Amino acid sequence: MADEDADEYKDLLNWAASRGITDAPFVGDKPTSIRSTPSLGFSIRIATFPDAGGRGLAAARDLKLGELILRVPEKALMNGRSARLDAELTRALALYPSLSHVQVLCVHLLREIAKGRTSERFPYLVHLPRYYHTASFYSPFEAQALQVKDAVSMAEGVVQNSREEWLQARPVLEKLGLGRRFCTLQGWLWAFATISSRTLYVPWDEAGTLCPVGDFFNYACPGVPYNLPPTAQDTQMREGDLISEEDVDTSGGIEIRDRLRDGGFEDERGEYCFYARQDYQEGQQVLLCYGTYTNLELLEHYGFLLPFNPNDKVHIELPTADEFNPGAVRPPPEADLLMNLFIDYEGKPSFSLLSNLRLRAAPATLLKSRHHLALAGQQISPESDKAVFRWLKSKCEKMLTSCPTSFDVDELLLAVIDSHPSVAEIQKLLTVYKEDFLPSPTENLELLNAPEHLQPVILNELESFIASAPHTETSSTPSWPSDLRLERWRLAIQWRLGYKKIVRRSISHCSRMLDCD
Ligand SMILES: C[S@@+](CC[C@H](N)C(=O)[O-])C[C@H]1O[C@@H](n2cnc3c(N)ncnc32)[C@H](O)[C@@H]1O
Repeated sequence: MADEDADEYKDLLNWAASRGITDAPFVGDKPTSIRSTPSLGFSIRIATFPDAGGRGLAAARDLKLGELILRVPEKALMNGRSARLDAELTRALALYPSLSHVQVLCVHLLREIAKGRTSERFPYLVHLPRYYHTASFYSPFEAQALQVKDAVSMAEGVVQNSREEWLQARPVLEKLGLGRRFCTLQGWLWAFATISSRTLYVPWDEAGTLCPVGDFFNYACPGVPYNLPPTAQDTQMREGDLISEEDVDTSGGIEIRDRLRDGGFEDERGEYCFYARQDYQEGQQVLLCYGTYTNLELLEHYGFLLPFNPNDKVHIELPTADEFNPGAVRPPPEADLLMNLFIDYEGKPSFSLLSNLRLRAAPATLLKSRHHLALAGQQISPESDKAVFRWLKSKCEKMLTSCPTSFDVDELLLAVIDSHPSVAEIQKLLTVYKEDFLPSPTENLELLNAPEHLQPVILNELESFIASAPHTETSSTPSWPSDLRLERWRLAIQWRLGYKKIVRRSISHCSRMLDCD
């Protein structure tokens, strides 16, 4: 952890103090000393955590679970209500009543940004990230790099939807007379990603609210202790890691209302209040649980992945009705049993998946008298359970072989990207490789040292990446937009590797179930 340069955030902290944002606790019904400046430093402070979200908030002292650690008054928030305080914006929006809450908040944000220093929120806005890796920024190449059909469709769908939403909102942006660059698709995507990755739930606005300083909290997923190092988390599955019933999102989709659980808007105080979700020692990063997300959902909405995410899962399509017992007549499964068909982070089938497979695998002669067992999570017969795990194992093996690259290739690609972290360096590596130059001793050799049969596949993807970035410079000049594409491609590879890890765990789980009698 490194404390942020106090000067860099001086304006923000002064502005925050002037808006009543404070990390001082309440005593009884009254706030403790009202300080005009600074707004932070009693409970939390801004710091950088390179391995866990970058800029975030650190405990400024030892904090206890449940302690109130930050309060942000309504007048500092940015949402549909604050948009309505702007008469010109309200008049313009009234002409386009079909715009969604998210579109309204995007317009509100772009209008404020376009005001530059004259915006009264400038000290906050200037510290918003300049770029994001959320799915709406994915190019066709980056979407394809996810490899798995559902994931590719997700990315392509988000890109398509954001474009349509921009086209619908563009007339308002133009009517408001915002400068040209605030009316572009790129500008819109930036605003949309800001809202997707930074808003917190409020009951009166489906888009949520931007919450200065409160949006500096990085994410921890439910049920995972903060202190466990990521490497241990990834390899060690402990009893305490099992996902509790209440953590499982059964809605099948992510609602903005699920975003934040460790705080909320408190009407009686008229403030957004944040509470410590565990004890923290001074200096430790203070994290928030925005909700329960798979890694694909984190990538889509927030543009990052967790190395250890017990809420991650892989969807499994059920076999056709005839696949186990051709011709057997069986009752159609109940609708709610057809939801939540997945293998979990540990590689185990979900309750619904296992029940469905058991109902399909059992011989028709046993079904009538024993189908209640499958609905209660029990096997119908040892033989039909064997058929279930044989089917699931073979399904998972096919899922792996249907991916364009293997687990090993993905790992090697990540190693190549890590040692060549810019587009220019990857181009140089390809030149060295293709022209058979002797690499210099400092040249990293993941590609050259990779098993020979894997090299063409690695090379092919590296070349496709370079070809997909048409504006890539051939010089060694660092290229900002291209290097962002590299980071997004890296995330896509990391995601598909995580997917393959779960599928591999499922194969091992099935083998164990088939081995035990
Ligand atoms: C609400 S903001 C948190 C503050 C943010 N780091 C900043 O600098 O403003 C959410 C974003 O922070 C990053 N983030 C949050 N939690 C993270 C984590 N556990 N690991 C990696 N990135 C994280 C992601 O980029 C995410 O979109």
